[in-house]
Amino acid sequence: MMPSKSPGPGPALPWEEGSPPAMAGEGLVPACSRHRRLVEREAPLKCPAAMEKMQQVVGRARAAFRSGRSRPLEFRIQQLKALQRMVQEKEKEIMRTLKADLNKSGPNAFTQEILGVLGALALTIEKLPSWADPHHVKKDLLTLRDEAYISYEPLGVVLVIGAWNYPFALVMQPLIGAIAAGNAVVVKPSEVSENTARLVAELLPLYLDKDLYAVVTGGVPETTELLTQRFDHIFYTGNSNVGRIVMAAAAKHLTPVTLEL
Ligand SMILES: NC(=O)C1=CN([C@@H]2O[C@H](COP(=O)(O)OP(=O)(O)OC[C@H]3O[C@@H](n4cnc5c(N)ncnc54)[C@H](O)[C@@H]3O)[C@@H](O)[C@H]2O)C=CC1
Ligand SMILES: CCCCCCCCCCCCC/C=C/C(=O)O
Repeated sequence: MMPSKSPGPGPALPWEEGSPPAMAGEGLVPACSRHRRLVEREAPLKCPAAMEKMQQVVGRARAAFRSGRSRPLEFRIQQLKALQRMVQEKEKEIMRTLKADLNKSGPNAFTQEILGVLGALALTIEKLPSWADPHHVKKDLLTLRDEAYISYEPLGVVLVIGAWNYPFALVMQPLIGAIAAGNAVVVKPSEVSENTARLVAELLPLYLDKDLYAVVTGGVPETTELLTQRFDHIFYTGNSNVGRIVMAAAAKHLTPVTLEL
């Protein structure tokens, strides 16, 4: 249920504190500033230092994945609970960056970016034990004397690339799924919503395993460099043209992709 505004004096609702009253056009990016940011985007550059940085980030995540510590169900639930605590404790900061980036505030921002993410976390924490359980399957003549079941395995290192319009939810939702499935994750929030991207990069290491779950900030050059690395799955949200770039880069490593276009 969506919370409604309190009728009289009392504790401020999350979106009321520190935010000015709702304005016409709220939640929309001013066309001129978005346009300017797009035009200002740098062209992809080959930079040895950037390449080395991306190799290090992905290498660290892969080494942490290979240590096996992301696999136990208890660890995954503990990390999801830490993420839940992060969203609850840092709700006001998240709301502030949404306001700064997109002029998005009030129940609109709170429902889409905070409640949506908390809802996904609560559902995943509750259901994960049953989702992760091996599923027994019917036997046939060939498997009659066997134990036949489907067991779910993590893929490895997952890259999550987010878009500007739901800058927090669009990286958090895939991150929740990837952690739940026992993967290491590299998160690349959209540089267009730069304040939210910076906040995600600051907060995740304070709450989650730093080696397993990394954040890379930056724009086209950084993402281009990141995409030269081998991932085991790439989850991208954004426009179809960049979707093609992501899919082509993934194809070089035969990496499966999920494209939310
Ligand atoms: N199906 C869904 O659930 C959703 C779909 N969308 C789609 O996404 C659109 C918004 O996305 P964009 O404007 O593309 O967001 P955007 O400009 O933030 O770009 C998305 C990501 O692609 C990266 N990127 C941009 N150019 C790149 C390049 N040349 N090479 C590699 N990476 C690059 C950016 O760094 C960013 O992280 C919406 O209009 C909608 O069509 C958005 C939200 C949800
Ligand atoms: C308990 C309240 C749940 C509300 C869930 C709302 C979750 C919204 C998450 C972001 C949705 C992105 C939609 C995509 C837009 C696009 O295509 O641009």
